[in-house]
This record gives sequence, C-alpha cells and structure tokens, in this order.
Amino acid sequence: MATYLVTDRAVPDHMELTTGLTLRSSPDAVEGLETVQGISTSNNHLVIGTVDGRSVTPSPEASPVPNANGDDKRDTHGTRARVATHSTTKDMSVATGPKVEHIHANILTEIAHRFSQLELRRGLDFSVVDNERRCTADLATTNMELNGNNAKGNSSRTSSPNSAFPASDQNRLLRLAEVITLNISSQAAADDGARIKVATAALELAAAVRTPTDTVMDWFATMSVISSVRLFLHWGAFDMIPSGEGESITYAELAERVNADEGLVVRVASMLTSCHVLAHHLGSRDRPVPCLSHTPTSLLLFSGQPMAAMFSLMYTNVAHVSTILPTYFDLYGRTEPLGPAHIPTSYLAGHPEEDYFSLLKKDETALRDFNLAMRISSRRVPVTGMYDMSSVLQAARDGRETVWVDIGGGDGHTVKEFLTAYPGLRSEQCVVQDLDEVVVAAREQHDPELRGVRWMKMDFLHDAPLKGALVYYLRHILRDYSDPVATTILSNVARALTHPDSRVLISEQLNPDMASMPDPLPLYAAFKDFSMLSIGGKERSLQQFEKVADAAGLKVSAVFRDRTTPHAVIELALK
Ligand SMILES: C[S@@+](CC[C@H](N)C(=O)[O-])C[C@H]1O[C@@H](n2cnc3c(N)ncnc32)[C@H](O)[C@@H]1O
Repeated sequence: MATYLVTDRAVPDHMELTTGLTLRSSPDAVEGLETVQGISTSNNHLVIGTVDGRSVTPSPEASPVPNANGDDKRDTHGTRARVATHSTTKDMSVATGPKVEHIHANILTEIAHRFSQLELRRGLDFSVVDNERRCTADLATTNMELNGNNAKGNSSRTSSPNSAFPASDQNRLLRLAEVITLNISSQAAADDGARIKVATAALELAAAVRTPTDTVMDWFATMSVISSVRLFLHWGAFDMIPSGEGESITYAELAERVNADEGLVVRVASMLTSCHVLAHHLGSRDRPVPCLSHTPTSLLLFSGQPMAAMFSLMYTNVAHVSTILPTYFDLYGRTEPLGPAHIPTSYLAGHPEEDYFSLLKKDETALRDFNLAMRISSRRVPVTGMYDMSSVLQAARDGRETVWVDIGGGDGHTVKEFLTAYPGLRSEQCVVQDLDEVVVAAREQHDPELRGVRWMKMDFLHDAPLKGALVYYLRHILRDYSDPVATTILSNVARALTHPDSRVLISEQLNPDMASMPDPLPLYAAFKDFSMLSIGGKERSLQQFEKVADAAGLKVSAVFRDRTTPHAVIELALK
C-alpha cells in the first residue's frame, strides 16, 4: 500500500512513492478533474498528469493572473485549473504533461477532496485532513482506476473508504448531520429549540468541512458586510427603500435619495445583496432596470428598530473597539479590565476615567439605542419560564407590599413580561430601580401595561435597593462588570435582604466551568462574553458566580436552567 501525502512541505524520502500511477476520473467527473489522469511523484514532489498531456498552465490570454490562494483559472482549452504563479515554500511542484508548474498545497487538497467525492474502487481511500492542509491517499494497489459511479448508499458510519474526511472526523460529522435531520423532521420542528439545534449543528458542520482558507476569507467578507451595513444605516438607506409588498427602488433612485453617487451605492449595495441582506433584481417586466428591495433581514434595520439599535451598540463595542484593543492592553497590561472606569469603551471614547453607563447617559442617542437594543436580548433570551414562581405568587396573594424589585430594570420590559405571564403578581407590588435618567425616561413613556409599577432611582454601585422585598432580580447586570465590581453590587443588594425569605435572582448566561468543559463554548455564548470584555464585563460559570456571591456574603441556593439556551436563573440567599 502506498500513501500519498499532499503537504506544504517536501514529500519525505522514506515515503513509499510510486510513479506511473494511473487515476482516471469518470467522463462526468467533478468539474476541474476531467483532465487529471495521473498522480505520481518525481524528485520527491507530487506530480499530476493530464489525460491528453495538455498543460494546465494558464496562458496569457486566459483569465487574470492567479495567485497563491488558488483562484479559479481557465487555460487556453477552457480547462478549469487552480494554479499559483509563483513558488513559495508552501507550494508544491506539479508536473502537468511535459511542463512543471507550482501548485499550492491547498489546491492539491481541493483536488484530492474532489477525487474523494467519486466512487473509488478496490479500497482506495482518499481522505482530507483539512485543518493541517494535508491530504492523504491510502491506496490498496499502486495501479488503481477511479470510476465515476456515484457513491450513493455508502453512508456507513464506521467504514467509508471513499470519504473525504478522516475516520476520526466522520463520526462527529455524521452526529451533527443526524442532529440536523432529526430536528428538521421531528414533531418538535415548530419549537424554537429545534430550530436553534439545527442552526448550531449546521454551523458546526460547515465549519468542520470548510478549508482553512475558506474560513479566513469569510472573516474578510464579514468585515465588509459590517462596514456596508454601517454605511447604509448612517445614510438612512434602509429607510429609503420602499417596504411594501413587491415594492423596490432602482439604484439610481436610491443614490439620489441618499445624496450619493450611483456607482458608490451600487458597490455598497452589492455587498448587501451578495449576502442576502437586500435583494437585487431586474425590476418589473415593463420596467427592467436593476432594482433593490427589502428582505426580512433588512426590514430589521429600519431606524427605530431594536436590531438597528443593537447593530450600533455592537458596532461600537466590538468592531470600533477592536481598533484600540491592542493599544489599550499595551497601556493597561494584558489582564481582564477591572472597571468600572478605564475600560476599552471609555478609552475609545477619549474619557478613560468614566464608566460605561455614565458615558452612555451623556449621549441621548446612544442611551436610546441601548435601551431599544435591550429588547433584542429579552426576545432572544428567555425572561420567564425558568424560575419556580410559586413562592413569589404566594407572597403576592398574601398581599406583600413589595414582592419584586427589578434592579437595573431599564424601561421595565422584563417586569412587563412577568406581569403578563403571572397575572397573580400585581404591578403595585413591583419596583423598577435604575439610574435617574433611565427612570425619568421610562416614566415618560406612560406604558399602560406598566401602570402601577413603582419607579425608583438608584445607583447599584453605591446604594442598597429598596429594603424588605421578596425578590431582588438582576437580569443582565453582573455580566457588565468585573468580579470586584460584581461583588460590590451584590454586597449592596445583600444590605437590602432584611427579611429571612428574601432572595436574589441573577438571570444571565451560565457558562460551563472551563475545567470540566469537554467542548468549546458555542460561538454565540463565546461572542457574548467577548463583547462584554470591551465594557469590562464577563459571562460567568456557576463556580464564578459562587465566588462573587461568596465575597458578597451570599450563597447560591438554587439554579434554574433554560431548556434550550445557556441562560439560567441563579438564586442567592444570605449565607
Ligand atoms: C444591560 S442593561 C439590562 C436591562 C434589563 N435588566 C434587561 O435585562 O434587559 C443594564 C441596566 O442597568 C442599568 N444601570 C447601569 N448602571 C447602573 C447603576 N450604576 N445603577 C443602577 N442601574 C444601572 C442600565 O441603565 C440598564 O438599564
């Protein structure tokens, strides 16, 4: 058995290498392979021959100069080949007919990958070890023919001799595929949990089968999407596109409305149509001109929409902050920011001595956007349904004056959810405490569903909340702060626990403990934690919550986890 190794290093001497190997693809082979006839070696380099000896070297009149990333090319015969023009240490020498060209190892990986998609006879196993940009082919014989039969039906879990993926990866990939299939077809498909499972598994599956180059290129594309969305938001362009059923706007009309050159609008909009944020089409039959129309995604980006506000918030706290993060950590040291002041966002704003919320309350637009954006998090993350409310409802029935104090409750949207879900809880028994400006703005909304709720100003960094309530509820509060600040906040809350049955409820993402975590954090959970870094906050594991609670004189008395998200309610009581 000979093993062929496609690598960005020279093929080692000790490997058993064979010349004259004939691999022939079927007439209807995957595009790009139809000319590949043989793989053999010469001078410790892998050699690919073509059926008719033609070169796959791109001619000058062929499409533009290819690069070492392996851009698609066509030769003079129209043969699709992926060729790099210059040799680097990462390139492989490849003979194509009589000529020798340098082909990047990634391209060979791609070729190997495509071969592997063909039905291979007599035990040929051509597998791709993607993350090391290496592919291996174990050949049962040295003169092996490929035929083009479809690999249908060969879905064996344990042995798939012609799989593109190493056996070690196959089980994981099949498991992910199974999660997708089961959740798509299950009765529970209407359940949001099933949808989340499908989306998460599909993302993981895609990540596992993509090439490293694809992955990195995607980052660049994402950066460009962010930049183009930001421009269109700033120009009010999403608002200018008519949103009625079947309505659209020409690029020229949009350019006029946003006071920009049409050419510029076309380029920015192309970014957005390419990733389906907006839709491009050729207008109506009677007016066939290039047009733009909304998609369900772009409708979220109208001004005043919570998602548009969340975009602005995330843009500042993640994308914009990234421009100063290296300098920030050079200056303050490579440690978690302690805050509340001297955090990356206050450094970015040119006021490092300020904390996040004092900066926010000085900027009316930013504050409004922030409060609006918080509605997204309550939609995506459950508010009710986790905590066992029986003792709360009993206290409400017993007529307790203050049952529920929402600390940092913003405009009261979470209290509203509890009041709606649990009619036994009366609005007069609920208090929302927040910064002065926030309370004033919330009161001014005169939300009829919050009539009766008591609004009180407080600064949780310094003050104790209203004393003697049953529940002190902190949703998405501690994660905005470092451990020392979170301890200060909890110590202030603990001062209000004058009644033996009083409880503190922390409603936040609950990360697994790193020490016993078999898998990496899901992307969404990791991103939420990372985005908190810029304001000096963090997402925590139970052990981390226990630590801050303990330092504040409290103990974890119960944990209520959400069924489908990493969110939980952690109940604390006096030690
Ligand atoms: C991330 S939001 C959470 C809002 C709400 N609890 C939710 O889950 O959607 C943080 C809230 O804490 C409030 N806040 C920030 N600093 C505060 C302070 N020092 N004292 C009281 N409230 C504060 C903010 O105004 C904001 O309403």
